[in-house]
Amino acid sequence: PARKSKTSKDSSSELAVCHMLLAELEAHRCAWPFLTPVNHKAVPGYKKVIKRPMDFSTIKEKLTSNHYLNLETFIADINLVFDNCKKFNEDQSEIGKAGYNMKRFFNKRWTELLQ
Ligand SMILES: Oc1ccc2c(c1)N[C@H](O)CC2
Repeated sequence: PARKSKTSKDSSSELAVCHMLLAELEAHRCAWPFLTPVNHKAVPGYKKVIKRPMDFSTIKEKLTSNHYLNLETFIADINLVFDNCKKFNEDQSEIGKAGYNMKRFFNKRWTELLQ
């Protein structure tokens, strides 16, 4: 069967799910390293190593200003937060462990809500 083109209803409910998902991420006990942009002036090496910084407050701003064209671009920014974390932090560091926990939580929730 031909793939149905997405209706505006589908994308507005997807948008509501993105807001809900982001709120759950921000409320998670392990969210603290990811809530606001890293101050790259205060963290040696961060600006050079992390080419595309991303954090939950920036994602919320982009979501509320209709920057995301579709679900995939929203999920890509969420995963960028965790990929940056994995790149910059040791796996067993506090922040490295927080990133791993948040990634597992996000993958579980978006598949429950959107697949
Ligand atoms: O020791 C530190 C100090 C600052 C940061 C990190 C580790 N990791 C974060 O990913 C970026 C900010």
